[in-house]
Amino acid sequence: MIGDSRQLKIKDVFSTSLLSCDESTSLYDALVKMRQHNVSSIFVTHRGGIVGIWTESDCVKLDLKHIHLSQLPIKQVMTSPVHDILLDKTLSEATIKLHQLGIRHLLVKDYNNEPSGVVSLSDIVRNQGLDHYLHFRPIEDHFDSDVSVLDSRQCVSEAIEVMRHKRATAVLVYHEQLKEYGIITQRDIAYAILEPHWQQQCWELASFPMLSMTPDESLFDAYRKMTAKSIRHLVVRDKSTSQVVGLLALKNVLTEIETAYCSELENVLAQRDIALRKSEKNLYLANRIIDASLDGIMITRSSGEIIQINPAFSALTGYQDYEVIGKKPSILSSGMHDEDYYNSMWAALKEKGVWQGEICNKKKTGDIYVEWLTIIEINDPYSDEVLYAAIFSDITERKNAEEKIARLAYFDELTGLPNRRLFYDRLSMALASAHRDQHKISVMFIDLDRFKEVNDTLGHSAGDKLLMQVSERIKSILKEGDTLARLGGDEFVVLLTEVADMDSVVSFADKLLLQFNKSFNLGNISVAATASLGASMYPDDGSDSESLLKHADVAMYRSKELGRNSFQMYKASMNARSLERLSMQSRFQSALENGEFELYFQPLKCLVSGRITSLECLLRWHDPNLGMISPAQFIPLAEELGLIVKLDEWVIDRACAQLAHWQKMNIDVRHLAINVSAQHLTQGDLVNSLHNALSKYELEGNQIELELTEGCFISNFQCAKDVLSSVKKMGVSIALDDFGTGYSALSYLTKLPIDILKIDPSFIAKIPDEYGNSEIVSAIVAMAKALKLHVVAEGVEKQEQMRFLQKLGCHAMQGYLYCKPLSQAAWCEFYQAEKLIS
Ligand SMILES: Nc1nc2c(ncn2[C@@H]2O[C@@H]3COP(=O)(O)O[C@H]4[C@@H](O)[C@H](n5cnc6c(=O)[nH]c(N)nc65)O[C@@H]4COP(=O)(O)O[C@H]3[C@H]2O)c(=O)[nH]1
Repeated sequence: MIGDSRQLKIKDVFSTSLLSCDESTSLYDALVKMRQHNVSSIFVTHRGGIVGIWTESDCVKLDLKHIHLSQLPIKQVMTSPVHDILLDKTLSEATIKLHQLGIRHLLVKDYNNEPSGVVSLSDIVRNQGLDHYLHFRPIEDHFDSDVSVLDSRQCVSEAIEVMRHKRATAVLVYHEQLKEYGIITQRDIAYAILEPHWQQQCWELASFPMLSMTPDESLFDAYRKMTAKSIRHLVVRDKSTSQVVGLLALKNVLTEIETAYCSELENVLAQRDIALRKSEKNLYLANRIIDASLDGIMITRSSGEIIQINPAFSALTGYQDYEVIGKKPSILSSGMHDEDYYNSMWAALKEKGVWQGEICNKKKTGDIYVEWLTIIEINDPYSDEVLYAAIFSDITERKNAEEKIARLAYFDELTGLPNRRLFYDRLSMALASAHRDQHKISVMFIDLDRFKEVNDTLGHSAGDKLLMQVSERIKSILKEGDTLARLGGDEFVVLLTEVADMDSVVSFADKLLLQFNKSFNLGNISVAATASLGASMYPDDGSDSESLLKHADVAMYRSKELGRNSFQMYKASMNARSLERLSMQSRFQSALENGEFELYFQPLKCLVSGRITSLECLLRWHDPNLGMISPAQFIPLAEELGLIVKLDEWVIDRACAQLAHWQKMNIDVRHLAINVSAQHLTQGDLVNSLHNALSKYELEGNQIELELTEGCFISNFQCAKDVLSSVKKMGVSIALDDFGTGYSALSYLTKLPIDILKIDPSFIAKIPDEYGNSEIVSAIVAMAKALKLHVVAEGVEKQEQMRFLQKLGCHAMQGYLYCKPLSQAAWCEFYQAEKLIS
């Protein structure tokens, strides 16, 4: 009940009849006024302002024997100061105030702080609907059993005396003859003293007959009876004897209600305090959580006005609280969503009280970001207000990552070209349409020549640059509808969707090869690159994606075999070669054990003395089915299959065995040159292999030369340097093979323990010519001599080349002009013949 009515305000219950008199008014006049207006109190004013109050109950405090009411100014007996309350205060607040001050009346002031009425505790209690408190309470616990009973013939002044003495609000008067009880109350006294002959017999002033009740009856019935009859007292009679045992005053009933009401109110307030403390704690926790949240949080009114944000909001949007509080969330609008978007958001919010989704918003910087937003409707339990909490996180990075993943699924990250998957999709679509419309399409494989060298010598970022530039150049010659894709590494593939015949494919290939005519600028250095191309056509070379790609690949390999930088159209015969290649791979593994490898030897001739300076070991593979296989074919294969170290070790062992054997036969080979693969420097134990072979065949280290290419030093320079230093300590010489084809050889010449420089045959083959190759050779020879290196020219096939090299002062030559690589037996014959000549 209290819960329901405690929100009633003073304005709902107070009495507007505000009776007042000036402080100089005599108590007599004031009492007359009170009686005229039938009220129990009067306010006392001074210069228009209320300064005190006088109530009926103050009447019995008066010593009527010694005072004259008409001469007594009310100012002297009034109670002061007067406590007041504003009319918009609640009954609970008024009750607390009355209780704290121990008074029963409060002056009610209006919004302008002007007196506008009075409210008594009774007014408040009556309006609390607290009747239920009285139901179960019997009169017996609440009536006044110590009531004074006066004889009907006693004087009223005696009654006043008794009341003042006992602080009673009434006394009973008994009439002996009538056997009747009457009552005199404070109010009766207040009005009686106005009369000149008020000192009469009590019975004259008493009211009778009196209503009576028994002690077991309820206070509620007593209260009802009194309010119905507008009386303030009842006599209480014993149920069996009907003897008067006491007096029940309305005041007792009201006090009971007031006490119950106040204690309940205290209870409610205590609970409210607990709830308040709890909610304060919850609020504190909620604010801490909001502040600590990594998600941005914004709380708005239903009008959209922002009332709270958290630090993450500022971090994510760039707006501080003073910049957004009081503003609308539209401050973040990116303008990227139309009205329908927001309408459906609000519809969902209204229906379910929550909305979630992605939304593009704008930061203070103007940057657009994507956020994952949750909006929750919050109904404030203490008001009708609806609030909205927007909780969001910036998912721009996640979105970008998702897009990137989606892109990576179909596009090559480096070049941005379609990847293998997308290419297959496009190829199968192109095939379907070619089949339907009966037209031809072509697939062209593109593989960069010696790309690995660019990567190894110049580093991966240079390799990446080359791939990007190559892709740009090829893209520039594509027609609309054609697709260029990167399948991985240096492998590209083109899908030509509209090819009339083979000639159009060939002319595209020519155009493509032309793109490689100009060198590629890789930052500090510009390099020349070439590509090997192979193409197949639908429907001639295959009717499905797989066979078309396989055949284009076979054709591309054929281009490589034919010397690179060229184009081959697929022919059925190529398949046989590719099968050969496959079988070679499987055959290779067992070739070592089956003794299918053999060492050939090619002598190097001194260009001054004409004598043999050394002998290079060159490996040969005699496959029983395929015949002789060139090392140019199987060495890269052995490297690919991880067999090269094993093969090199076999060569070192055999070469040393051979040298030891010749020594015994008096065949004078001063130096034996052995080729070593780049992988051997980093993966195998070259020093150990050499050491074992030298000691096994009792050879000196200075009888051996190791031939290495630049690639050996690129991948792991320090490791290569350490290995070569150890090798050098054994007395072994180091030759740098194929010099001039690499990219940065010059720096190695000074940093590594190199003794011999072998000029690549490609330079020698073009001597003499008018394009500057002779100058390159001249420069290499001059530089090598300046560095005190031994220079050897490889691939010398012509007399004029030899003469040219002699003139330059090149130390030695190797080539068909002098001698082709020979088998062991053939070399022995050659040696003997040479010996005879010399
Ligand atoms: N056109 C022409 N060619 C000439 C002439 N004179 C010599 N040649 C060839 O030039 C190559 C010289 O060997 P390389 O530069 O070390 O180049 C070698 C070497 O790098 C590698 N190789 C050969 N044997 C071995 C080996 O036992 N182990 C390793 N790791 N690599 C080897 O295979 C490459 C090719 O060897 P081959 O085919 O034997 O080819 C040999 C040789 O037969 C000439 O006047 N004209």
